[in-house]
Amino acid sequence: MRYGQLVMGPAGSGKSTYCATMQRHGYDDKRVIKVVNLDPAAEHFDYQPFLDIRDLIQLDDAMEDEELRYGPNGGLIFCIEYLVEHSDWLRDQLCGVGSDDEDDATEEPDDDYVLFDMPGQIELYTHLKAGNSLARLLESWNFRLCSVFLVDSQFMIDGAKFLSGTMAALSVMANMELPHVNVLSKMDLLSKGHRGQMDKYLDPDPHALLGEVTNESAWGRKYRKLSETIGMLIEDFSLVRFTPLNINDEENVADLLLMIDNVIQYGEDADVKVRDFDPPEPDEVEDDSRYYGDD
Ligand SMILES: Nc1nc2c(ncn2[C@@H]2O[C@H](COP(=O)(O)OP(=O)(O)OP(=O)(O)O)[C@@H](O)[C@H]2O)c(=O)[nH]1
Ligand SMILES: [Mg+2]
Repeated sequence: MRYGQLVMGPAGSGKSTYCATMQRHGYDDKRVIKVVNLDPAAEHFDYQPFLDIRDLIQLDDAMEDEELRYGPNGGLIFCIEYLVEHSDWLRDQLCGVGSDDEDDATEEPDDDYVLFDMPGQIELYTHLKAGNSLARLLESWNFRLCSVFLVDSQFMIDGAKFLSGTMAALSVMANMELPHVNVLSKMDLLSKGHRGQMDKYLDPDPHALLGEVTNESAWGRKYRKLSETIGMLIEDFSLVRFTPLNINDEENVADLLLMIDNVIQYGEDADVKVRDFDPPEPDEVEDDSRYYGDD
């Protein structure tokens, strides 16, 4: 069994920084966390990539191709679709060259742990097939996966933005069909005042938040009922929870990693692990509700 996190989120939300932070944290903990760069447009990241999509295809290939003539955004999507279509390349790199049966996968070390640093093209995860196809491929190679969806905390400090961030997170959950953890990134950049305000977004009362939205604008007034209903849906089904991340706070980083480890049942057999809550039973993994909080 292998373990993986698909690190997703809008452009600039901190995905590559998250991967670098987790890899560094793992290193300090004497734990190997590999990072795969799946962003063909990436120019700079602070981690040592175990694998790089640019060895398969470059964004320029899609943009400069006489026939394709993609712009940067369409080009990125093309690159991920190309990766999925040429999955042999990815499998050979991840699982060892020439391993075309599933038995080979089981020969991997128990604790193979890989973060996939995805591009910031959010439509890949919200409604296009490519993100989902990639997840299914990895699962077929014995990866136990978790979606990690990052949203920049600075965009989550008012009701309207909270609502759209929440809806984006919901789309990703529905489209990826994976256990899912939402992360509010860049907490270190929030002012003290905003940090105080933040608390109510971490355990949100959609009624109160959307009350804010509806007072603000003509749109809000007109669609008050709609906003309230969405709010109730989110609340009643405990659909969306966010976990804050301040990358400068080691304890915060460790807690988040432990939480995701529990979701994918990493280190189940390790007896030294201290847990904050019981890991899910294998047959409960499908029951996503527990990951979003069901109180
Ligand atoms: N202070 C602070 N800056 C951050 C944090 N995370 C990311 N940044 C900064 O935000 C910018 C974007 O971060 P990236 O990690 O490249 O974001 P990304 O989601 O990988 O971006 P794309 O791949 O372009 O979609 C960089 O300047 C980072 O240094 C954080 O937790 N704290
Ligand atoms: Mg990046």
